Amino acid sequence: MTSPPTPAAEALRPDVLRARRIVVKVGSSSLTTAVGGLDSDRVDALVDVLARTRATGTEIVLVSSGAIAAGLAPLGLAERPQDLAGQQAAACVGQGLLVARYTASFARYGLRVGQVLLTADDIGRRAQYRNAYRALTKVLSMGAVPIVNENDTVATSEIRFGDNDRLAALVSHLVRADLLVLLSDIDGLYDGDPRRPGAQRLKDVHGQQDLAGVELGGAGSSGVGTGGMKTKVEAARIATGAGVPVVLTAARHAADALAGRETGTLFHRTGDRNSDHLLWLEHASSPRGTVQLTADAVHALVQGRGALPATGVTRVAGQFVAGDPVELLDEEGHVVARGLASLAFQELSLLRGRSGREVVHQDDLVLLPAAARGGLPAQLRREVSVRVLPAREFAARDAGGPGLG
Ligand SMILES: Nc1ncnc2c1ncn2[C@@H]1O[C@H](COP(=O)(O)OP(=O)(O)O)[C@@H](O)[C@H]1O
Ligand SMILES: N[C@@H](CCC(=O)OP(=O)(O)O)C(=O)O
Repeated sequence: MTSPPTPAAEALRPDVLRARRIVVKVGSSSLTTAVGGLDSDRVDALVDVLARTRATGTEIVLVSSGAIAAGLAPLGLAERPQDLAGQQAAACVGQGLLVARYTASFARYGLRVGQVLLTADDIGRRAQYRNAYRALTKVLSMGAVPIVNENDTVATSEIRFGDNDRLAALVSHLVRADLLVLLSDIDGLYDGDPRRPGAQRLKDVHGQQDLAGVELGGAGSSGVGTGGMKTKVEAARIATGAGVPVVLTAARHAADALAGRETGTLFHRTGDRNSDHLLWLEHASSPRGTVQLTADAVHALVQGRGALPATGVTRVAGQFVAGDPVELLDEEGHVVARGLASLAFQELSLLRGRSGREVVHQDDLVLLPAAARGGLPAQLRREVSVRVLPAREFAARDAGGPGLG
């Protein structure tokens, strides 16, 4: 008689098991409903999982949506306001309720929480970015759980991240997380509308090539979610490009996801942590001006031929000082790169077209993905998409604090 086959040991995800610092983002649709507001049971269920993970010594940064949705019912609103002021008012009421609920819920495990409200401006400048890094890591080192949200009550359209998926990706980069977990009302990325019969869940995404043909739709039917799958996939692109793998799954599978079980979709890392400061420049910095270049200068830039001299500049706009991020434009006005200006606006305006002075150092420059630059000749676009620029430490300039990378 033969004995029954032993079930194979379940393969756990090494990226998750190794993670000592995890950013977990939870969407409004997993915590609230448009009619009922905040759902305490769902908050408690999430906190149970996070507290258990925290008890193993893994640090958790929670990026929680839900402020606007939590404020709807208490203000007698039946749906999310369309206007900015209405959203600000709802968030103003809802954020307090949200954090009060988290505070009570984490307290059941003897854990303290700290509220961190950010606008894009808070991390768009390098000094603020480093300040946010210091504050968050200090909270973590003191054993508390930072709960991050966009500062919706004061955020205007100009300084808005717009969605918390992107915010979570930037925070995972900011705190140098080992893993980003995106929790939603859907258990992963599907190749098309998940309500469509036959839609298939992708278990692994190794890069943009795996997303060919995948249809990314807007928010689901919860009535409180906002970005849908587009913002989650974009967040995964930012995080994985910075060396942070991403698990996307449903909030009800959070325990499995954090235990490393094969739930949802795993976006594998595509980039390297060493390029952190360039990632800040590309994704988090707020450009203070634009510098338009000749075709020859763009060509040299793309090929990485040394410094960018002022002779290659045709136009300058904005108000920037040396060290500020600026956008570099081609002749048609398409953005080809971001860099840190070596010269102030006034100086560059005088020197443009006639001086060999350096405008942006080659190591302070990041070429933007080909998709953002329809205007470049096809051959150049190919060169740009495969080229990785060398990273230079900012240690000298930022003496006294952690660098960005
Ligand atoms: N390709 C896709 N795969 C999975 N979900 C998708 C896809 N396209 C659109 N969606 C929708 O995205 C929704 C999740 O986004 P959203 O409503 O913004 O939630 P959250 O509040 O968690 O951010 C899902 O409910 C789903 O209906
Ligand atoms: N900052 C907003 C959430 C914005 C957002 O991205 O929402 P979601 O799509 O539910 O993650 C809030 O707290 O209501």
